[in-house]
Amino acid sequence: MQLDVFLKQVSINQALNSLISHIAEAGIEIASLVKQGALAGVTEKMTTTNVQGETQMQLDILSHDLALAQLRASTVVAGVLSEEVDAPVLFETLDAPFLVSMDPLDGSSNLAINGVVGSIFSILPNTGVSRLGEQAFLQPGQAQRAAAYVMYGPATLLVLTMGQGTHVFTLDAQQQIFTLTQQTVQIADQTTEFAINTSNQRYWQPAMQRYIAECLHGADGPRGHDFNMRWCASMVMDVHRILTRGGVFLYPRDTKQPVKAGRLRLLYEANPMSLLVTQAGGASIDGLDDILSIQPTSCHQRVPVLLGAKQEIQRLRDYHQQASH
Ligand SMILES: O=P(O)(O)OC[C@H]1O[C@](O)(COP(=O)(O)O)[C@@H](O)[C@@H]1O
Ligand SMILES: [Mg+2]
Ligand SMILES: [Mg+2]
Repeated sequence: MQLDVFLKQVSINQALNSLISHIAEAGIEIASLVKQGALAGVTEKMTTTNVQGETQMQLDILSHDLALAQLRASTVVAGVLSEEVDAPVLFETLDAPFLVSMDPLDGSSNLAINGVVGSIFSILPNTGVSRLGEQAFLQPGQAQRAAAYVMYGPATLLVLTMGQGTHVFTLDAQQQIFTLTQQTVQIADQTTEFAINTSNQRYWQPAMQRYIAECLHGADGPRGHDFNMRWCASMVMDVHRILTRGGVFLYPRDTKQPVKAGRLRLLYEANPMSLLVTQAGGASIDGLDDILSIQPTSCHQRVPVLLGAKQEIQRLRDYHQQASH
C-alpha cells in the first residue's frame, strides 16, 4: 500500500496527512543527495559549527534547507525547530496547526565512512507560537501528534507513528514512492542485545555501571545468559535495529561534560524516537522518568535516553531507583 493511500485510511486529518507527505518528499530529496556521496560533496565538513558547538557537514545544512522548504510548502506548519539553527524558524503561516522539531541529518559523522544516516521529525500541535515564540515548542513528548524518521541505508525507509502503532515504509527507488512494508511493529519485551558507547564507561553513574557489568558477565553472572553488543553511532540506525529485531539503546547521563545531562537532544531526537518506540510496545526513560512526560525547559536541551525492550528498561529504572535511595 502506498503512503498516501495508507494516510487516507488511518487519518481524516488532511492537514496532518499533507504534512507527512511533505516530510516524505524531504526524505526522498535528502536520500538522493546521500546516495551521491562525495560526488555531491556530502562528505565535506563546513568551517561553521551549530548551536551545539559541533562542526557541521555540508549535508547537515543541505538537509536542513531541503526539509525546511518542504515544511514551508506544506502550509500547515507555523514554525520549525532544527538542530542546525539556534532559534526556531517561524513561517508567515503563524496560525497553522503544527510545529515541527527536527534533526535534519542524524549520525552525520557516519557520512565520512559511507555509513547509515537519517532524518528525525517530531510533530507538535501549534499551541500559540505567535504569542509564545520559542516557548511554544516546549511541550512534553506525549503532546506529539506524530513522529517519524527517514533512514538512508541500503534501502530508504520512512518509519512513522501517528499515535496508533509504528509502521515502516520502503522507498520504491524507481517510482520514488514510499510503500508500506511492515505494519504495527512490535518490540519484544526481553532481549539479549544492548547498544551503548562503552568508551564513556568511566563517566557513567553506578546504576548504568551495574547494568552493563551484569550483561558483560553473561552466562557466568546474575543474568544467567550471554549478551551481544552493537553500536552504530547513528541513533536512527540503532533505533531501527531495535524496532526490527529488539534490544536496548542506551545513551545515559554521564559526567564527561557535567553541564550536559546526556548526549541526545530531547525535542528532536529523544521525544520522536520515544513515541515511535512506545507505539511499538517498547519503553523509553531518562533513568527514572518516562521521556515522554518530561517538561522541556529549552529548545536544545539534552537528556539521557534508555529505550527499547520493556522488561530491560524496567530493570534499568529499578537500578536507578535503588541507586537514588
Ligand atoms: O559519538 P557517539 O558518542 O557515539 O554518539 C553517537 C550519537 O550521536 C548522534 O550522532 C547525534 O546526532 P547528530 O549526528 O545529529 O549530532 C546520534 O545519532 C548517535 O546515537
Ligand atoms: Mg542526531
Ligand atoms: Mg543531526
